Amino acid sequence: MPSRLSDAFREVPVHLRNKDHLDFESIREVPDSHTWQDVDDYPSVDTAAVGGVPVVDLNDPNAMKLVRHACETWGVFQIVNHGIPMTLLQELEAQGRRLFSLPAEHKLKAARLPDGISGYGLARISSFFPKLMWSEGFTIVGSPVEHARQLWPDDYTQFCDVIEEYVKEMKGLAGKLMWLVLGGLGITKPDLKWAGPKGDFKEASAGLQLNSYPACPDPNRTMGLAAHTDSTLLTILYQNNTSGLQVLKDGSTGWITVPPLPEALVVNVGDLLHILSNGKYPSVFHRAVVHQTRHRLSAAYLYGPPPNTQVGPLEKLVDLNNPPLYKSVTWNEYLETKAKHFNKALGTLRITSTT
Ligand SMILES: C=C1C[C@]23C[C@@]1(O)CC[C@H]2[C@@]12CCC[C@@](C)(C(=O)O1)[C@H]2[C@@H]3C(=O)O
Ligand SMILES: O=C(O)CCC(=O)C(=O)O
Ligand SMILES: [Fe+2]
Repeated sequence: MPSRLSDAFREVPVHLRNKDHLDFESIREVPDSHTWQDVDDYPSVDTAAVGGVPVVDLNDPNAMKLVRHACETWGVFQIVNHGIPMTLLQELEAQGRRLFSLPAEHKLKAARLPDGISGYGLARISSFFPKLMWSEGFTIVGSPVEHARQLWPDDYTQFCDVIEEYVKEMKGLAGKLMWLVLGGLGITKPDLKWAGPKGDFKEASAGLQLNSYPACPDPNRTMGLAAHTDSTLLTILYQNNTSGLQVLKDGSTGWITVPPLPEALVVNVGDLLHILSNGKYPSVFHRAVVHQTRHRLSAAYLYGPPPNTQVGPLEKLVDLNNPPLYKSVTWNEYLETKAKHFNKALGTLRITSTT
């Protein structure tokens, strides 16, 4: 019988006593609650046939062109020479391991509240699926201190220091990436007021999602994180050396693995960039599958516009021949739409042509 957390809930507030939190460490077989029928909804694609997800060297003088091409055709690419120190990536991974290896009942002390954003919990998209996913997550929006204190009352600063440094570095990188991505569309600093007077996206909003995918006795019958697009402008993903991230390329027939490359980061186009680009850049469908013997960790830096900023198709990209395809929306409004309609959220903002 798979072991569940029943005894551990004694210390946990009533609203957090969720029997769906599996103790992945001790489980030896996939329970029915986590058994998926349709993992192979599309076949896996041999990357040799499609060329694989593009890798862009940010020091390449042609980086902008390469990024544009990657955004138009894939909605995802990997970057190298991004300037994020390897030591910081390793420290982030170490803190992720430290967090997820805590006993299950201990992690639940920092559980995300039912109407909260930050904290430990199941994938929030779980409610859209009949079966649960083989993963745990920890979401950080704003300061990590409160939740870190719940996890490590006497030693929460090392976690917070690493997160703070990582988020600072990611913010700088995301700003640079935004100009590469927008530059490819012919957009310059005066075209985007909300990038701020210096064009440094100082007021941008962001979150960090740490994901843990424990080794799974039957990886072909369960799902790490089900297929979705991110609601962001951009997502910058660090994955450890275990593969699992897969993407659907527009027009391709199946799941394509994004191989972990040492020192590379993955960049996804999110739904808000799809809207901003008036549909020129697709937001990429992606999912995470799990491994039989290896524990996979990832960290998604979720980057969006400043609070209350309306994001709609950029004026420069709209004319009589190119009417706006989407209504404008703030990130918060879009997150609410996403929480209701999930993968149909973009469609609800689509402007239908009357001609
Ligand atoms: C800012 C956010 C984007 C996100 C919802 C959230 O409030 C925090 C977690 C993010 C995440 C990470 C995993 C996939 C995803 C779809 C989810 O369920 O939670 C994204 C959300 C998103 O991009 O819509
Ligand atoms: O773990 C991964 O590779 C994907 C994570 C992801 O898609 C997310 O956090 O939004
Ligand atoms: Fe994602």
